[in-house]
Amino acid sequence: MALMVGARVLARNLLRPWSRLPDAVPGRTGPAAGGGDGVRCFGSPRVLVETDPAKGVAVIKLKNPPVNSLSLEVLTEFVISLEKLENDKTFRGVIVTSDCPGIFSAGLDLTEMCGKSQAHYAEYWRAVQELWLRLYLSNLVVIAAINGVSPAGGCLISLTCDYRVLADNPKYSIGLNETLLGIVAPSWFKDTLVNTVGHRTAERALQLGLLFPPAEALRVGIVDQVVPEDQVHSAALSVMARWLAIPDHARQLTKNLMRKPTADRLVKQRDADIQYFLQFISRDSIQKSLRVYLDKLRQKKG
Ligand SMILES: CCCCCCC/C=C/C(=O)SCCNC(=O)CCNC(=O)[C@H](O)C(C)(C)COP(=O)(O)OP(=O)(O)OC[C@H]1O[C@@H](n2cnc3c(N)ncnc32)[C@H](O)[C@@H]1OP(=O)(O)O
Repeated sequence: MALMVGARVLARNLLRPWSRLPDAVPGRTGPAAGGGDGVRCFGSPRVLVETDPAKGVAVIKLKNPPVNSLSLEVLTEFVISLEKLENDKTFRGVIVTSDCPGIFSAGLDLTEMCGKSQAHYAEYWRAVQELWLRLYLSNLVVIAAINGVSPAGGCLISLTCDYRVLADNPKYSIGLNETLLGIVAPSWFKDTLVNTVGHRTAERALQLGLLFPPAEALRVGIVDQVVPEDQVHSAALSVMARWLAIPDHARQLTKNLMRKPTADRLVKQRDADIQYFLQFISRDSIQKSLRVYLDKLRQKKG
C-alpha cells in the first residue's frame, strides 16, 4: 500500500501542467495569503509553498504535525515542490522552514523504517536519496530558517542548504544523532557534515551523536547564524538578498564545483546504497533498537 503512495503522488502531480499543480492548497494571492501583495501560495497538504514572484523568492514550510517527521509522502511532496520552483525561471531562491511550532523536523520518519516490507524500505530510501540530491545540487539559493529542534534527517535537510539561520532557543538543538538510536548515519550524511564543519568536528559529532544547542552550533559551524527567534525569517530574507546579488550562473557553477563530487559518489552507487540500507535496516538488532527508541518517545508522555 505504502509502496504505491509515493508513485501515486508523483504521478498525479507530474501529469499536471504547472498552473494546475497546486491542488490541496489552492493558489491564493495577496495579503490573505499571509505574505502581502503578490504572494502566491501552492503546495500540498504537508509541504506548503509561499511564493513572492516579485522578489523571485519562495518559502517552503514543512507541515507534518506533530513533529514534521519526513514520511514518504513529505519527501515526495517536497521534491515535487522543489522541482516546480526549479522549473519556473521566476524563482532564484527558496527558504526552507517549518510550520510546526518548536520543531524544524524530527528527521526521518522512524515508522517508515520499522516493521515494514523490503519493498517499502527500498522505496523510502530512494525517496530520502532523491530529496538529498535535489536539495544539495539545487540551482536555487537555498536558505534554512531553522525555527525548531533539528535532529538527524532534520539536520541533514539544513546541511544541504547554502546557509543556515537558527533561532536562538536552547531547546532548538541540531545534529546528526543517529548513533544514539543505535543506527549509523550513511556515508553521504557524513560527507554533508564533513563538508560543512570539517573532519574532526564531524567525527566527534557523529560518534557521540551530538545535538548542538544554538551557541555551540554556531561555534562549530553547523549553522551560520543564530538570531532571536522572532527574527529567523527576516534574517533569512536578508541573507537571501545578499546571495541573490551574485550573478546566478557564476554562483551556480561554483556551487556545482563544490558539491558535485560529493553528490556523484551517491549517484554512482545509488542502488548499492539502497541494498546496504535494506540489509542494515532489516537486521533484528536494528529493528529492535528502533522499536525501543520509538517506545521511549511514546512513553515520554505517559
Ligand atoms: C545504512 C543506513 C542506516 C540507516 C540510517 C538512518 C538515518 C536516520 C535518520 C533519522 O533522521 S532517524 C530519526 C531521528 N530523530 C530523532 O531522534 C528525533 C526523535 N524525536 C524527538 O526527539 C522528539 O520527538 C522531538 C522531535 C524533540 C519532539 O519532542 P516532543 O516532546 O515535542 O514530541 P514527542 O512527544 O517526542 O513526539 C510526538 C509524536 O511524534 C513521534 N515521533 C517523534 N519523532 C519521530 C520520528 N522521527 N519518526 C516518527 N515519529 C516520531 C513520537 O513517537 C510521538 O508519537 P505519539 O506518541 O504521539 O504516537
